[in-house]
Amino acid sequence: MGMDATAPELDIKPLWTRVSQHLRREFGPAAYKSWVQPMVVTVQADGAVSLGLPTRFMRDWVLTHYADRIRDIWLAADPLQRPIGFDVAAPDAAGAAAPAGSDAIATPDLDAAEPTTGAPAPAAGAGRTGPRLVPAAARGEPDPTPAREVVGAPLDPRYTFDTFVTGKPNEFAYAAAKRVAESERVSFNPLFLYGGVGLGKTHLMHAIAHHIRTSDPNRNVAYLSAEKFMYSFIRALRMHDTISFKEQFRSVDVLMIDDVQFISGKDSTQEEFFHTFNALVDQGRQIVLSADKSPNDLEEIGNRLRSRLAMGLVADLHPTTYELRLGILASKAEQLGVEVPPKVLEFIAHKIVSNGREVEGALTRLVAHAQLVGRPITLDTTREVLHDLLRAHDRRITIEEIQKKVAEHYNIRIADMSSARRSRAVARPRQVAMYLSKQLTQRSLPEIGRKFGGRDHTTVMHAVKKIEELCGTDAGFAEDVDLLRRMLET
Ligand SMILES: Nc1ncnc2c1ncn2[C@@H]1O[C@H](COP(=O)(O)OP(=O)(O)OP(=O)(O)O)[C@@H](O)[C@H]1O
Repeated sequence: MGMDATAPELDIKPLWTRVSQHLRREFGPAAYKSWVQPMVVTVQADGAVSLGLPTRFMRDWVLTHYADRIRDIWLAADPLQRPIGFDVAAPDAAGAAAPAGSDAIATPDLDAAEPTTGAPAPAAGAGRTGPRLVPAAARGEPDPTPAREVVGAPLDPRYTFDTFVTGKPNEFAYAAAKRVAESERVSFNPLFLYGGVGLGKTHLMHAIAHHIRTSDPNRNVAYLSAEKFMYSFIRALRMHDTISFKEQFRSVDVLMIDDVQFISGKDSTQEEFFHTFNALVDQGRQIVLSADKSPNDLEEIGNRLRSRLAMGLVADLHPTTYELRLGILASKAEQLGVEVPPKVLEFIAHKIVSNGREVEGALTRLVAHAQLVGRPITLDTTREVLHDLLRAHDRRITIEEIQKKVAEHYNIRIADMSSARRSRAVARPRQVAMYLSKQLTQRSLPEIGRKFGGRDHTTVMHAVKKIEELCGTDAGFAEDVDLLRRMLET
């Protein structure tokens, strides 16, 4: 996704416009509007470029989620290769974040000129493994919906109690979720569901919401991701409309927030969440939350909020067992309406030992392959179609091994896999290592990010996309990556 090869542009304004267009295409209109458009660009005396954001919170968010990509795109476009930094610039009287007295350039409002056809915003949970059948919005991820409509976030129709397979690892969480969904009175407040990636938290949350909406359509159920809650809150702050933001959340009967770990460390959102939470509890409304960790293990959550989160019922989803995986596979095969030989289901459940999402991804791939090539599903075709997944499980390649091999191959220091250095000579091999980690291990994007110096999952996602793109356009590069993969797999 390189920049167009037009005449070099030295003037910062048209250059920034081009970069902005690229960013909007890549991040999608919602993320562009929330995070890029508020930026004001200034060139410093030493030639460096500063991107100013109106608040520290926004600057920090952009730094962790978008800075790497913005830098890459900027450097690909700027013939002078000026370094860019991210700063806080107090808003001026016109509402733009321009430092007084400088030649500040505002970021264009591309929505005024272009229809909103951009790709969806990179978001929590994006980059899940396996074919993605659920639209982003259905998972409560950020989309261009205005804050006021958050309360009606759509649910995935497949995620009901009926389709949730229970077993030892999840029977407690399931029973608690059912109790909350079926009681007319508030049961445990909040119900806090937690567990590792792909173990069915979102599925259970949607099931609760479906059940309540069907059994009592008068009850107002708000289901959204914590990231979306945050987006809406920041947007309301920007629009000076926090009152209706508060009203909207405080008028719900059941508030359900998925992936609350996203709120940790975001002080102002945490504070707002805490107030909303208290107001709802005081009014006797039900709250259901999910996270990847227990309240006690959520880092950077204030003590007040932590104890509030833990005061209801905390139920965890444990890693899957063979029996549970087999049950999930059988249920998904039935939903897909395909006959899969029991031997094949057993084989997958035995070989793919991670989570519900992984086994589902494997099955979907298998079924899609069988339908496309018109061949029956057998053990042999399964081995063939899933060879990469199976190999990753057999060999258990570690991220450390990948980092070492890639660093050797490109002749850089292993330490640079985790360092903050951003020069291309280091950044590209790091992206290759992230890409191979995604391909060859069962690690989630956040887990991979952590192994690369605590980077965010969106950085890993961008790396994966970038390397896929480069492999598609540059045969030499693709060969290189393939060689590395083969070296690691043998
Ligand atoms: N017990 C189960 N029964 C049926 N399907 C399941 C079960 N556990 C997981 N799945 C399926 O696995 C996939 C991933 O589950 P889900 O999105 O709910 O995981 P999650 O815990 O929310 O993960 P994340 O932390 O990544 O958001 C979904 O398609 C879901 O239907």
